[in-house]
Amino acid sequence: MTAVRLDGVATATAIKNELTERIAALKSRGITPGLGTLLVGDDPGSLSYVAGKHRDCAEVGIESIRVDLPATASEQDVRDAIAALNADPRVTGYIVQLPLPAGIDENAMLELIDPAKDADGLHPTNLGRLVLGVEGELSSPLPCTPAGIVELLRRYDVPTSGKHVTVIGRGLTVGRPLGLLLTRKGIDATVTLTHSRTVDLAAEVRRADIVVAAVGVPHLVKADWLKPGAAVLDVGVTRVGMTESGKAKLAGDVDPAVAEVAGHLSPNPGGVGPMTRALLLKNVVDAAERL
Ligand SMILES: Nc1nc2c(c(=O)[nH]1)N[C@@H](CN(C=O)c1ccc(C(=O)N[C@@H](CCC(=O)O)C(=O)O)cc1)CN2
Repeated sequence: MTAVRLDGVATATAIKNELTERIAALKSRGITPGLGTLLVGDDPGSLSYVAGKHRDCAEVGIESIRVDLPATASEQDVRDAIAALNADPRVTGYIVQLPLPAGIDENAMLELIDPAKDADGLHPTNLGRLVLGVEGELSSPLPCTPAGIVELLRRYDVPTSGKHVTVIGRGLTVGRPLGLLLTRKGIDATVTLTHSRTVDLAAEVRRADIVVAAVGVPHLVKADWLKPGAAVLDVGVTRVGMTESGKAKLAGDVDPAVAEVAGHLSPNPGGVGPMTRALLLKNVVDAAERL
């Protein structure tokens, strides 16, 4: 078997095309959506992700406002930058790029974001609405990677209802909210959320119809762990060196041999990452439409 490729680049392009019409409609009402980003420090991955978010905004006609603080910034500097983004009328939605440098309390910073401007769906009010099951197209933003994963499955007609999903990793941006989203009415998956203390990870993966690997361990998920035909979403990424041309060499969480056993497989790069960025744009447009 050679798995069907879950093409995140093509799907993200389709979503961006859909958004341009909504952005034009907003502008005709005098509303220009604007995404703010707050980056603290110089982590190469975060620098590249933030740069990508600004490129995406330019592509679809969303204004973008970039705030960068040095790695030496204090927690008070970060609080001040968040307060300024909350007050900036050009910013209709914004994100605080994670992870923040050691010593800055991430949860405390996320709580300072105005929930109406939370483009990542990571403010406790918006995560709370996910727990409560508040639904509807414009209800509240969903975290971008979980929403991107569900959208990728939906657009490739991979069924979720009654299916068993094993999620590897319980992080804030992927695993934890994804478990909640997949068990929503209408998606209706049964979810096993695994983590570093899970006793027999291979066995948990083997019973899954859909596997989501979001742990940051290169090539952790092996072909012989899989139920033949399972859909596999490779989310985690590790920088494992440099190419001769000076570009970062990336490794996903899924062994390439999985393509011979899986029914569907998202490439990494080119799978869930571009979907994360596209769903961020959607959150920004949704927030501007709520104004
Ligand atoms: N505030 C947030 N911080 C972080 C989030 C998040 O959703 N909100 N998620 C990740 C990083 N992330 C978004 O910020 C992200 C990761 C990957 C990609 C992406 O497009 N990846 C490309 C490869 C890019 C490369 O060459 O490095 C791909 O998969 O094709 C976009 C965004 C942690 N922090």
